[in-house]
Amino acid sequence: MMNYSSRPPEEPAVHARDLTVVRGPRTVLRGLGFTVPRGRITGLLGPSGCGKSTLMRAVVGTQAKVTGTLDVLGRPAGHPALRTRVGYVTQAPSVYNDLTVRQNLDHFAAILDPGRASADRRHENVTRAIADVDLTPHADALAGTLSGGQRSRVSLAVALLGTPDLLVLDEPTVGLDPVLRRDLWNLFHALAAERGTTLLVSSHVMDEAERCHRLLLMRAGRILADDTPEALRTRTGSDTVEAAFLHLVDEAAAAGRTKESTR
Ligand SMILES: Nc1ncnc2c1ncn2[C@@H]1O[C@H](COP(=O)(O)OP(=O)(O)OP(=O)(O)O)[C@@H](O)[C@H]1O
Repeated sequence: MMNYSSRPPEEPAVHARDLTVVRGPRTVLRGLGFTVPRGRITGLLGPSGCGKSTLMRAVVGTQAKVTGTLDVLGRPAGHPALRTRVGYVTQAPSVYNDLTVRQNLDHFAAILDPGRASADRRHENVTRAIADVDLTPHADALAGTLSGGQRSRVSLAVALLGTPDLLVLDEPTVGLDPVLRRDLWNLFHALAAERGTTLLVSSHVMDEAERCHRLLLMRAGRILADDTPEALRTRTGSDTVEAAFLHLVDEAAAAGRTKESTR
């Protein structure tokens, strides 16, 4: 039997080859190949509808009709052993409005780590997760009375409860003011640097790309680029990742036209 724990540390957190996903009548992801390095922040960027959420759902194992290879932390995506090792925050905050922040966290902590014997550890984990997302002053407030941004941070705290090795965050900064956005990005960097957490973070705001160690740029179900922000800017002769993205889009469109005209 393969011993996953003895694998070299440089093995990527996520490895995809020829990854294809069909949703309804449409092929939403087409033959993608990419890796997500461990302990780094990888940004998944692209316009609305390009397939970011679908890719994330495939990585966490909740997406149907996935073909090709998709390995996560050395196991096939969705493997039961990954349940406590992968944290996932969707775009819709999943919190109970009629419970306080702490009660929400207590509830999920009891599912993750049940039993009386773990009560002290659960309490510590809940207190830490609330502090991680800067909600300590609101720990006893009903979730229903919080702002949208605060509620999404409760969801993030739930994902942090199990100290996951891989954190998959679907547009975590949507609707947040600039100060909260900066604070969240600081938290992401602290998680990567201090806990070695791998983060896969989607966004359609290109200035957030500059805050990532690596980028997967997507368009229409395909990966346009898999590189560092700096390498992308240099390769395309652009000042910003946004300009680099537009350059790559134009390049792909021109290549598509050439293919058509030589048929
Ligand atoms: N159940 C479904 N049946 C058919 N097509 C779907 C279904 N769900 C999503 N799609 C299509 O799949 C494509 C990718 O959707 P996805 O939600 O992954 O995009 P996204 O990049 O995350 O978009 P956004 O940034 O707006 O959240 C879209 O074009 C969408 O219309």
